[in-house]
Amino acid sequence: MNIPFKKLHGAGNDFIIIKYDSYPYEKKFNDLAVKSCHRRFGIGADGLMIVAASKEADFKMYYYNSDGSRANMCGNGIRCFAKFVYDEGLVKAKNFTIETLAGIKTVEILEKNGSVYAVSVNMGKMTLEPKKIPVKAEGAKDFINRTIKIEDKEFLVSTVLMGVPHTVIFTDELDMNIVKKFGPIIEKHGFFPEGTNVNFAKIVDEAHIEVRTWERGAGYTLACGTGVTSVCGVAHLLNLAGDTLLVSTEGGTLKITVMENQLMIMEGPAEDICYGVYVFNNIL
Ligand SMILES: N[C@@H](CCC[C@H](N)C(=O)O)C(=O)O
Repeated sequence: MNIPFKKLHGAGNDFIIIKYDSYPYEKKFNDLAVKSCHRRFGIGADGLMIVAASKEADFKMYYYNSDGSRANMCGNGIRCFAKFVYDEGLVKAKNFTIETLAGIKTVEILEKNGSVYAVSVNMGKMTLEPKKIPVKAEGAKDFINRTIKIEDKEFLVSTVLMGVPHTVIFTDELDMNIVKKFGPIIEKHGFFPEGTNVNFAKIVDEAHIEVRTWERGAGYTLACGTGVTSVCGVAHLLNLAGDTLLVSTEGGTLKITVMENQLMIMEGPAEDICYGVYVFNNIL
């Protein structure tokens, strides 16, 4: 089957985007994600998004990780999704809404000299309630500053829901050996019945944080939008950082603003990589 696609990235977090009409088989989207995201046998990407019609918003976004699991939300992905629908002429306005499994998000296209240079997204509020995240924390009102022991190492973790579950670990030094060794172990730790994304964060100063994320369902990625937003939310909550933050990831910089009402606004890049036709066969 021949499926037209575009590939975009947001700070190095890369995505394949297709229209629902090109492949209207919802039950098989996870299979399509596994195969098309494969970096040897497919196009290669961290995730797959499908653009569909919505009854409640201007568009509906389906998001799948490269391992085929569906996720409620993707911060870098939604910016790429917004640029895609705008560039394709599917929407004329620069402000519009996108339905996700984490609710309806409002996006704004930021354009200079006729081309999109960034997208701003109202990410909503972070949720601390253990049941909603979900995280096992009997009777507790949150899962902030808890200790997880793995082998001989202890991690001080805070877990929140920013559309998807995120665990934040502040550290003085970002060590990729630690990220890649303990990220996958914490992702599947018994505390988290649906798994968790894992963010290691170094506070540079109150306006600047560096983050490395191990993503649930995709492994280490060059940036994670919901992850960066969660890190800023937790840093703000613990009085470790201010309201306006620049966050460096390996793939680029995102700007996060924590509003007075605790809503979080994320601004960051969305860039085209290529477009073409994916020749989808079912052999991997
Ligand atoms: N890359 C994303 C998050 C994608 C979903 C995540 N891996 C999950 O399963 O929770 C982002 O930019 O937010």
